Formats: sequence, C-alpha cells, structure tokens
Amino acid sequence: MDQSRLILKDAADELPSPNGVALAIMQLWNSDTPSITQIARLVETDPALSGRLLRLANAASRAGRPVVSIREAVARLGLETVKQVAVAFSLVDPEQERQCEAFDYAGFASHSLLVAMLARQLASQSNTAPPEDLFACALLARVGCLALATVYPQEYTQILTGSSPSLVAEERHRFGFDHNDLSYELMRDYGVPEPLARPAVHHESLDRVGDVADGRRFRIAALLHIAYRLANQGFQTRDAALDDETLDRVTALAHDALDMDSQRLRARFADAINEWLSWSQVFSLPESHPVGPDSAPETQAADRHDDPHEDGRKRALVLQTPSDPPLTEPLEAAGFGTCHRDDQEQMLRTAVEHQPDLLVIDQAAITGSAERLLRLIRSTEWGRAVYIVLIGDHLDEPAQAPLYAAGIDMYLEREMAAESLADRLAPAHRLAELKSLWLSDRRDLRRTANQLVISRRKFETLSMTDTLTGLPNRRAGMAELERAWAQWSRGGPAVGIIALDLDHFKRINDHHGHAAGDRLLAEVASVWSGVIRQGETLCRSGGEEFLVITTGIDLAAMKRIAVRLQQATRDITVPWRDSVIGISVSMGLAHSNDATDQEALLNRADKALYAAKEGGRNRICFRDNDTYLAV
Ligand SMILES: Nc1nc2c(ncn2[C@@H]2O[C@H](COP(=O)(O)OP(=O)(O)OP(=O)(O)O)[C@@H](O)[C@H]2O)c(=O)[nH]1
Repeated sequence: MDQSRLILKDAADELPSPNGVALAIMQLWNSDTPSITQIARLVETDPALSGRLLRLANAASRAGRPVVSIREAVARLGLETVKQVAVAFSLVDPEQERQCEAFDYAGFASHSLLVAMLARQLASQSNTAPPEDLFACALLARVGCLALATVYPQEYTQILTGSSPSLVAEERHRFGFDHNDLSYELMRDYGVPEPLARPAVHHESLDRVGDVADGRRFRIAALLHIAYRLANQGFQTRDAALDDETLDRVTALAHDALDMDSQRLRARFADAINEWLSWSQVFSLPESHPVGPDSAPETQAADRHDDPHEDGRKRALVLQTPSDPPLTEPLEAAGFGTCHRDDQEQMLRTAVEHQPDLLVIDQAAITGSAERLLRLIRSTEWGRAVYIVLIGDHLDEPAQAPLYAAGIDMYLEREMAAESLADRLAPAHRLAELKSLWLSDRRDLRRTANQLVISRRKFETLSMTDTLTGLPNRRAGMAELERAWAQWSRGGPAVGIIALDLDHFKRINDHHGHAAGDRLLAEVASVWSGVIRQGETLCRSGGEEFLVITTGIDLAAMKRIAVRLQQATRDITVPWRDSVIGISVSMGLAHSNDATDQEALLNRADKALYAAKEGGRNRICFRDNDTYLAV
C-alpha cells in the first residue's frame, strides 16, 4: 500500500477540522488563557487535529516510546505549540467545487468522536490496551474517508452517490486502494504503532475482524468493531438505549473478545452516549445551525448580499457597531459582496464559515484587545491571506504601529471611512486575485498529482495481475511468498506451497485451438478462486502452472485443500464448439517445517509436482523423508 503514502503529504496536512471545533478553539484562545486540559478536550473531538498533534509529538520524541494518547501528546507539546497548531487548522472549503459535496464533514467528526468515546469506555473495562490509546486509535480509524473526500472531492462524491453497495470495493476500483488502507497509512504516519494501527483496518466488518489471527490484535479489532457498531446506532438515535438487534450482533463478540456481558455493554454504551451528547454542542454550532450570513436575524434585513461568494464576487466581512452607518455602499462600489456583524464572536463565526477576502474591523466594536484579536485572525489558515482594514478614532502613528505589527493592512479614520474606503481597496483586490489564482494553481497541481497517484497505482495493480485470469501473477505471488516467509521466520504463521500444473494442456491447444485453451485457463482460475479461502493466495505462475500459498496451516490441512482443488477441477467442463473440454491437474506440496528458506520451499514443491507427473498425473504428491508419496 505504498502508493497511498504519496498522497499523505497533502492529506495529512490539509484534512479539514469541523468548523465547530475550529470556532471553539478560537473562542478559548480569545477568552482567557486556556488551560491545557480545555485545549486537550477540544482537540480530542477532531480527528484531523488529533492526528497532526500526534505526528508532531512523535516527531519530537523520535527515540522514545511512541505517543498514542492525545492527552499525552498535548501535554508533551505544551500549551504554546498546541495553541499554534490548533488555530492554524484547515477548514472545509466553503467553495463548492473544492469540497466533497456528498461527504458529511461535521457528521464524520461527530461519529468518529462517538466511536472513540465508546472504545475508551470498553477499554476501561477490559484488558485490551490503554483506554486513551484506544480512544485515539478509534478516533483515527476511518480518517482515510476524510482524506479521500479532501484529496479527491469530485471522485469521492461520485462514489458516495453511486449505486455500488460496497464503499470499499468502489474505492478500490477507482483509486486502487480503499479508505482502510489510507487510514492505516495515516495512522502510521501520525506515529500510531503497528499493533494498534493494523487491527483498526479490520474494524468495520465482523468478517474482517474474524480474519485477525493474533490474540491481542483480535481483541483490539473486536473492541473497535463493537465500538463502531454501537456508535452507528447511537449516532442515529442519539439515545442511550441500545436496541436488541445491535446488542445481539455484538454480544457474542464482546463475550469472546472482551469477556463482557450484555449488561455491562449496555452500561458502557449509556456512559459513552451521555459523554458524547454533552459534547455535541461543540458540533452544533455552525454545522447544524449555520451561523452564516442569513442566520443572524438582526442583520438579515440589512444584508441583502449576505451570501457574497454565491455570485463569484470577492467577499468582505465587516465588524461594525450598529450605530455607525453600514459600509455596504463603498464596499459594493469596490466590487465586494458584503456582510455585516456587530458582535465580535458572530464575526469570527462568519469568518470561519465563509473565509472572506477582506475584513473591515471597527475598533469600537472589538471586545478586549485589538492586537490579540488581530494576532488570532492572522494565526489561522484563512486569516493569513485576508486583507484587514481597521477603522479607528484619531490614532497617531505610534498608536498604529503595534496594530500594523499585529496584522492590519490599512488604517482608516472613522470620518474618512465611508467616502474613501472604495478608492483604497485596490490592494485588497489584488491580494484576493492573487489568492484565488494561487489557489486555483495549487488545486490544478494537486489534481494532476493525485490523478497520477491513481494511474500509477492502477498500473502497478495491472503489472501484478495476470490479464487472462485476473489472478495475481508470478511477481505478485513471489512478493506474497516473501512476505509470508518473512513473518514465518520471525515466529509467525507457517507457510505452505501447493504447486499446480494442468495435465496435457498442450493437447488441448493442439486439438481445440489456443482460444479454447485460454477459455479453459480462465475457467480453472475462476473455479479455484472459489475453492481457496481467506489467508490463501492463488496465483498464475506461468502458462498452465499455478501456485497456492497457504499460511497458518499444517501439511495435513494443505492436503485437504489440494483434494478440494482436485475435485473441483474434475467437475470443470468448458463447452467449446461441438465438444466439451475437461482437464485434470497434478500437484506438489511443500511446508515451511521442511524447508530452510523460501527457495528451498518452492523447490521442494516443484519436485513433488514432478513426482506427481511422473507417477501418472492427476495426483497430489509430497515428500516424506526421501520418498515421494501421493495423497
Ligand atoms: N492457450 C494457452 N496455452 C498456453 C498458454 N501458456 C502456455 N500455454 C501452452 O501450454 C502448453 C504446455 O505444454 P507442456 O509444457 O508440454 O505441458 P503439458 O502439455 O500440459 O503436459 P504436462 O504438463 O506434462 O502434463 C504449451 O502448449 C503452451 O503453449 C496460454 O496462455 N494460453
């Protein structure tokens, strides 16, 4: 899954934070000195920000134990760093074409938070992993979805609104990898260790949880799956009562993996839901009650042009006391769609939502220190490129200097504002033009780079796939064998090879023609694919030769697979013109217990296959001491 790493740079740096969290962090910053606990609790509600901070904390302590708990990351980084990172987040882009329309950003963050809170509750009652680590792991377990929505907004909208029943299958088809692969890569990039990140990949489906063989990883995958399932219900009902159907589905798993009965499960669910509901106000700010231009009743009538970016004009946001005449006219004359706020908090909300190009701030409407507000705005991502005009009363140059230092671009005297503002906005226009040019260049560049990743990934997939049968080719088979052997040599599951070679295939070609041979090869591949199971890999290693790589089973179990393959081959009939073609297969088995390295293993299977051919074909052979025996 190395290719998905290529889009990490974009994704990891630019995953958007929910506007509600963004605003809450700004409010904390702007009020009194926020405490590290307050900040940590807010950070925990946002997967994108949590990931960034974990990455930073882990980068700072390269040699030490990895930091997985978000609270620990916040404590290690310290208030100043966390404040800086927290305010400089990316936001969901208000411009339609740059956001994934079908992706519910706020819902995603809120759902992830609920899964995380449930995981923490379940972990606190079971001996699986530290609760704070599992909180972070669960919070980030689906961050790949957010990354795909951010990096491929249009394509992801098509996937989400398409008719495919399987999101994962559709993602794989489109991108060559799915959101689980990407979540894993991002989590590793953030510094989450493999034993926690890997089980998270399996958490969405019960079948995939069952595939996790290792005991501790299985418990982690099971815990995350239970949290995910419960969260799906809680997210919909927003109620602490657990329905029987969901409970039935997870009870057996909770019992096996966490040693937890249904009563305790219900109690943990209720606790997590209550905790989550108490946080929901963070999310209900701009998302569910948009505090955009049209929602402030007191200003609605005045703001006819309250959705300034709708018509493609540059956006101006004005903070002004109600007693002053609104600056709509000069701003409109200068080509800006304008919206007014008379309250600083409302202004910040609107700015977060709409990311204006121009901010006109009347000093009289600022609560608290003007410099502090300006610094706060300048430290945000949207605030870095906004043109700021400050309107004040008789400030001489020494009084203006610290305001310029804090981030204003222009100072205007109140009496002059109405008449001279329009004439002075050329630089603001130029900056907005530059910004939009730069953004569109960046967008095009990213789009090209991201498309390249997909093409490359598809090419790689093709170069690892046999075109006739759709099976992994020899190269892919050898890569899989190498991976399995490396695990075995580190004490992992045993590896086995079943080498298969169709009998007298040349005769088929000679008698029925090459096309008939091709049909038969494709049919054989399809039938065998249905016979092998999870954990077994079937590849086409050459013309009429195939390999099955098994893991975690002994020779006796391999023989049973070989017999199933032999029986299935016997049943294959391919109608061709006036006749029906059938085939048989010879097989040779070898097991890692009897081999010193992977070449020796392959060699041993080949020799056993040769013995099967020599013995008359249509048989399964293996070596026992110095003799070859047939199954
Ligand atoms: N139709 C078709 N034939 C292929 C393909 N690849 C290899 N072959 C043919 O497979 C045949 C293999 O022949 P041999 O190696 O003599 O083996 P065999 O006839 O199967 O005999 P045994 O293996 O000894 O049972 C050759 O005729 C190849 O041309 C392919 O992709 N399509």
